Amino acid sequence: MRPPFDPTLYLVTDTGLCRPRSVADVVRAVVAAGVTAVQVRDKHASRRELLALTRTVQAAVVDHPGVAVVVNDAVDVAVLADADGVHVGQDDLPVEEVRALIGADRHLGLSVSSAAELDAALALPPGTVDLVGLSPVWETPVKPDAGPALGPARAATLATAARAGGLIAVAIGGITLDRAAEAAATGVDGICVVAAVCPEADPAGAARRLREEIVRGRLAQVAR
Ligand SMILES: Cc1ncc(COP(=O)(O)OP(=O)(O)O)c(N)n1
Ligand SMILES: Cc1nc(C(=O)O)sc1CCOP(=O)(O)O
Ligand SMILES: [Mg+2]
Repeated sequence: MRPPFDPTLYLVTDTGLCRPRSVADVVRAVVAAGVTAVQVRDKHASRRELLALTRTVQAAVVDHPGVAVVVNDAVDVAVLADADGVHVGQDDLPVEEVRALIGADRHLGLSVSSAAELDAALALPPGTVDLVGLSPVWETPVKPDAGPALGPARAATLATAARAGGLIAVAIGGITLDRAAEAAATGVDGICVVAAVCPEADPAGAARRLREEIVRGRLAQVAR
């Protein structure tokens, strides 16, 4: 049985942007302030370093059992750390093979940047993928190699189709505090952020303000 996954405010960590604080210190602060899921992402870490980093993040959320810890890219690290899940992109390991490696009890996320990629995800055997990251909604310096920006209107169309097909949909890419309500109003289940939280002087305050913007965006969507 897959444990429940709350994607409302999904933090993707960036070790460099958290400095001089540790990733774990930032995560500890924000899970007490409304971050509902954490993805450990460090494109510069060795597998050994990523495993150690993941364990520090797991320890940081130990008082928040509803907060899932997901590992970016590294399926081996996710399994070794007994993480709640893994997130892969279109150029990472194929999701059907990732599912076979992680078993039925872990969460699997996949990046989706077009209707064709979403259709392929929806055509997979049920239970292969749990979540799609609609990416990037806006351009972002954190991932300069991401494809062209979808924009909120296309993200909304993809979110509707993904959710109709039983997948969790999250928006990622360029979501600042100023854009959080607009991102939430696309109808996604949650928003993912890196730079809106990691480098902030008060990451907990940033998380609280993002949660307020998510509420505002969801209300605006309902009122339409
Ligand atoms: C939730 C979520 N969505 C998309 C991504 C991007 O994944 P990917 O395309 O594999 O790029 P990298 O993050 O590996 O650089 C993500 N990490 N999380
Ligand atoms: C990890 C990641 N993946 C993306 C994609 O488009 O696939 S954008 C991204 C980073 C998002 O950082 P920020 O919230 O600071 O814009
Ligand atoms: Mg990847």
